[in-house]
Amino acid sequence: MTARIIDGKAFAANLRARVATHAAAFAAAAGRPAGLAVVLVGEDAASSVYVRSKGKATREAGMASFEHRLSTDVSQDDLIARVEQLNADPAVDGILVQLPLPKHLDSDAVLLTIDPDKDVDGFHPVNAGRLATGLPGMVPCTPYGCLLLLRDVLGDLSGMDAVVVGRSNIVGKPMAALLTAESCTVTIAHSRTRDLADHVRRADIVVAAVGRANFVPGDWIKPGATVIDVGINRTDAGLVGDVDFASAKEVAGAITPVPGGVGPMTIACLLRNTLVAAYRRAGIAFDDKTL
Ligand SMILES: NC(=O)C1=CN([C@@H]2O[C@H](COP(=O)(O)OP(=O)(O)OC[C@H]3O[C@@H](n4cnc5c(N)ncnc54)[C@H](OP(=O)(O)O)[C@@H]3O)[C@@H](O)[C@H]2O)C=CC1
Ligand SMILES: Nc1nc(=O)c2c([nH]1)NC[C@@H]1CN(c3ccc(C(=O)N[C@@H](CCC(=O)O)C(=O)O)cc3)C=[N+]21
Repeated sequence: MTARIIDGKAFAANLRARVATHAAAFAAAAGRPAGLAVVLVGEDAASSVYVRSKGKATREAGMASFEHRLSTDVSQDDLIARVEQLNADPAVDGILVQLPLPKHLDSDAVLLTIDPDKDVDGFHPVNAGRLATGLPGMVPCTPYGCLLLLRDVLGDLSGMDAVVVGRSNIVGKPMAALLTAESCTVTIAHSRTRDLADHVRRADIVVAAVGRANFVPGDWIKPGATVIDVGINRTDAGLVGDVDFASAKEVAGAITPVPGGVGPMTIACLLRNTLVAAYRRAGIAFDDKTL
């Protein structure tokens, strides 16, 4: 059996087009476009590429993009002052501080400064708490993008066994919270997990967010399972995921490729969250379940 390859790039393009339609309606109703501010500290090449492509995608969706590039040696106080300025700016609906930050900066303190209602990454503890308790908030883009792909492939997820490998605050934990809310039975695995292969072998849904190239081999995958590969690893062989794609695609029912899987969904969901934030801030009704 050869797996269905989940086309995240095409799904993301479709989502972006739908966001653009709603963004035009928002601009007409509110008298201004929705706006996303991205703060980049330093000159990291990979981060620079992400920030540029986020800006381009934002403008293509009919939203305003505000790029704030700060020098590598910016002080904690100056970075926090910049975030506070964006909190107060009525043209800014969403604020994203590109991670990781240089080592001398305290990213937890910076994330705590972002107004939770403008926190389009969903990284603020208030939004993590809202997600954990089922209140409306901002859901982290990467896990939400994974959920949209899973719903597209599987429909109703209730009762399914899911394993999330990785427990970071930005991917693993919110992914597990979303799958729990979908009534999956969720196992969260991490570096101290015993018998990881056995856990993965029981799963109908596997989400890999480990940060190690080709870490999950095909012989851990239950035949027919749906595999979502969040990993982005730069190797001599190019960009690869956390799942060994060549062996896993022979057993899985469906699998995301890297590139072209989860990555494009992250950016599309960032635009989606910016639009949702804009509608909420403007006090205009919008059914965010349609996106
Ligand atoms: N496609 C996209 O849009 C995005 C992709 N990414 C990519 O996803 C991957 C994960 O990112 P992120 O969550 O931030 O990474 P982190 O490094 O923050 O977390 C990695 C997790 O994997 C666990 N882990 C590490 N080694 C093992 C092991 N041997 N066995 C089991 N678990 C292990 C860690 O466990 P422990 O907690 O015990 O240390 C940790 O919970 C990276 O490749 C990153 O580049 C990230 C964000 C967006
Ligand atoms: N505050 C913050 N929010 C983030 O969401 C955030 C961040 N910081 N720091 C870095 C990670 C990583 N991330 C990715 C986004 C898109 C792709 C993506 O589009 N990837 C393409 C390939 C891109 C390429 O070729 O390099 C793909 O998988 O097809 C990947 C990774 C967002 N992150």
